[in-house]
This record gives sequence, C-alpha cells and structure tokens, in this order.
Amino acid sequence: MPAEQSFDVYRLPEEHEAIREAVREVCAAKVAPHAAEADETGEFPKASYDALRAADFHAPHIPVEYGGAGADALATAIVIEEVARACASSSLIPAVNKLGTMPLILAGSEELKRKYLTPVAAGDAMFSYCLSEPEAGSDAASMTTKAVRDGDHWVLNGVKRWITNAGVSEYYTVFAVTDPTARSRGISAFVVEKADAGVSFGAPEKKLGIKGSPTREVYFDNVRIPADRMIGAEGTGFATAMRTLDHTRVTIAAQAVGIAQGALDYAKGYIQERKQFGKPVADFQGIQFMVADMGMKLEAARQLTYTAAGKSERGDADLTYFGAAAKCFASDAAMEITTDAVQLLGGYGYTRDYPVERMMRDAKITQIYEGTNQVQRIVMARQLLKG
Ligand SMILES: CCCCCCCC(=O)SCCNC(=O)CCNC(=O)[C@H](O)C(C)(C)COP(=O)(O)OP(=O)(O)OC[C@H]1O[C@@H](n2cnc3c(N)ncnc32)[C@H](O)[C@@H]1OP(=O)(O)O
Repeated sequence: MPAEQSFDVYRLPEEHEAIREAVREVCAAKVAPHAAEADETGEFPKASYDALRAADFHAPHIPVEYGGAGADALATAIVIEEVARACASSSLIPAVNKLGTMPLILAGSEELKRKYLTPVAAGDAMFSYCLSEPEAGSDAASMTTKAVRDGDHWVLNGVKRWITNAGVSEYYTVFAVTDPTARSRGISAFVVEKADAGVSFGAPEKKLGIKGSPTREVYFDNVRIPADRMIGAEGTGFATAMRTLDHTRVTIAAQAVGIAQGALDYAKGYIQERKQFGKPVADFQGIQFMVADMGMKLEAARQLTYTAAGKSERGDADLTYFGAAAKCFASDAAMEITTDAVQLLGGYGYTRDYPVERMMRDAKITQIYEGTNQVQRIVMARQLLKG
C-alpha cells in the first residue's frame, strides 16, 4: 500500500468527524446552557430535547426507511458522547430512544416497526425500555410481570422499576413472563403505549445524578393490548433484551466518554488559570501527571468504545464481549477522571458553582445502569471462557 494511503488506516471517517462538529455546535449553543439548571431543578430538559429534535440528533439511529437519520452505531455513539459532554441528562434522550426501540429493530414485525419507529424518528414520541423490577435487577430473568393471553389480546400485570423517561415517553418495550415454567425462555417482549388503559407511573426517583432524566416506576394494571404488539415470537423476549443490551451498552460507554471529556476539558482550563505559589497550578508536575493520566484513560476508553460501536454496526459475533468491555472500562474511567477533575479544582470543585461535581455525580450511574460493572465482568468472563 502506498505510504500516503497508510495514514488513512484506523481513524474516524471524515463524515463521523463532521457529525461530531455538528453535534458539538448544537450542544454548545442549546444544551450546555441548560445543564446546571436541569441538575438543579430535576426537570426534564425540554429545551435540549427541542434542540436535538430540530437537528435530528434525538434518535439518530432510526433507519432512513422509517423516516430516521439512519446514523450507524459509531455515529450514534458520537452523538451521545457529544451530548453527554455538555449535559449527561440530555444524552439519555438519544440513548434511551435507542434502548427502547432496539428490540423492535432487532426482532419486530414490519408493521410494528413502521407504526412505532416513524413517530420516534419524527420527534413526536420517545421510547422507554422496561426490563428491571423491584426484585429483578441484575437477575433480569427472575422478573414477575406477567402477560396472559386472552383471545386476540394479552393482558399485562406487574411493576417495572428504574425506567428512564417514564411518563415522558409515549411508548414502552415491556418484557413479561408468558410461561412461568420456562424462566428466560418464558419471557416475551411487547410494545405498550402510555395511553393504554391501566398504565400509570410512580413518583420520580430522587437520584444522585442524571437528575434531569426522569426515572420512575411503571405500573401495569390489567393492561389489555392487541396480540400483534408482541415483539418477535413468544418466549424470545429475554434473548431480545440481552441482544439489545449488547448494542446499547456501547451507548453507555459513549456517554461515559462524553462526561469524562467534559470534566477533563473544564479541569484543563481551570488549572491553567488558577495561580498558587506564584504560578498556574498546571505548571506543577504533580498536577501534570494527573492530567496526563486522565487524558490517557479517556482515550483508551474512547478507542474501545468506537471499536465496540463498529462491532455493533456490523453485528459481529464478539459484540457481547466488546459491548460489556467498553461499558465497563469507559464507565470506570469516567468515574476516575471526573473524581480527579473535582480534585484538580480543589474546594471549588466540590461546590455547585463549578460543573465538575455534577459530572462526577452523573458519571456514577454509568457504572450501574444497563447492567452493573460486576454483571459486565460476568458477561465478559462467560464469553472468554466459553468452549
Ligand atoms: C436510577 C437510574 C436509572 C437506572 C436505569 C436502569 C436501566 C437499565 O439499566 S435496564 C437494564 C439493566 N439490567 C441488566 O443489564 C441486566 C443484567 N443482567 C444480565 O445481563 C443477565 O441477566 C446475565 C448476564 C446476568 C445473565 O443472566 P442469566 O439468567 O444467567 O441468563 P443466561 O443463562 O446467560 O441466558 C439465558 C438465555 O438468554 C440467552 N442470552 C443471554 N445473553 C444473550 C445475548 N447477549 N444475546 C443473545 N442471547 C443471550 C442465552 O443464550 C440463554 O438462552 P437459552 O436458554 O436459549 O440457552
């Protein structure tokens, strides 16, 4: 291969860099200014949603045939990363729209896809994902929400917990037991609408971070839905849930990378301004070593995330491993980097007058949701050790 061509190996395509620039511009103007307020008030950042929707970044992964932007998994990760760099709560908008719709994209009928993906692409509806329950978190297959067949309908009863955008989303992918004797093979997936009779929501959770992203319980009280709202075949719901997470754990990794980048960017500016002992604190080698470690961990996390995104886009056989590895590594890195950013700002970093304590609180959830990092290690080890 000619020498000049070899420089094109292993770097982002130009169109992906262009997407990053476009998202960054929208976020600087219309998302970042509301980040502190969303954190302070705990209110859904409607201004961010409107700005993302206007630029088609609210659900960029939806395929073109359903009216979406048709962004590939890497482009979607970059959108989420850049929104998270400005406001982690707002990054849950494109991330959860992908999480909620991925079961449909992977396993739904053409009719269901057309009916439900199109309004999400248009920005007229959002989609949430209902897997966890009060007693079924890491052990997702132990869920007890039931769906019982009644003629041409299914009737759902149960409670889902930790549901992002609950109450704001119009649509919900709900996993429910259709055969209690078959554990994971007795779980099926359904589309439920907020407007369906018997659907209601709990009080907003009082959280440490991502405060602008609503997290509530969802209650199903004799919710009667048409049988054609089942996603895929009966009994395939758990596998669909896991396949979905293989793809969307990459988006959590991207969110973690974005939060960490936001914290590093802020801390870099601060230490060059802040003077102690007669010079900027950035001139001290102890501080320089901290910044170097932060940058190094961040770039390693980003590279693993983008590699996993490529595998998500292609549907590679080792996506399960890479999705878990990227989510686990990037979220641990984000926690370390944001904590160090607070340290670099000293007492100021510990106050709400500066954004890094928010970023540190926001980073914490990335080690927990879409499977704790302990679950990610179970997933990775099983993949590494399988025959
Ligand atoms: C406060 C802030 C808000 C918080 C918001 C939180 C929102 C969320 O995070 S939603 C999701 C959170 N939950 C999770 O991530 C769940 C974590 N748990 C898991 O991932 C799984 O339960 C896990 C990995 C522990 C494995 O569970 P386990 O019960 O041992 O299942 P396992 O025996 O491996 O698999 C069962 C079946 O599923 C299939 N399966 C498992 N993984 C996959 C996969 N990746 N792809 C396809 N099929 C799969 C298996 O092949 C098996 O099928 P079969 O019975 O036909 O052989």
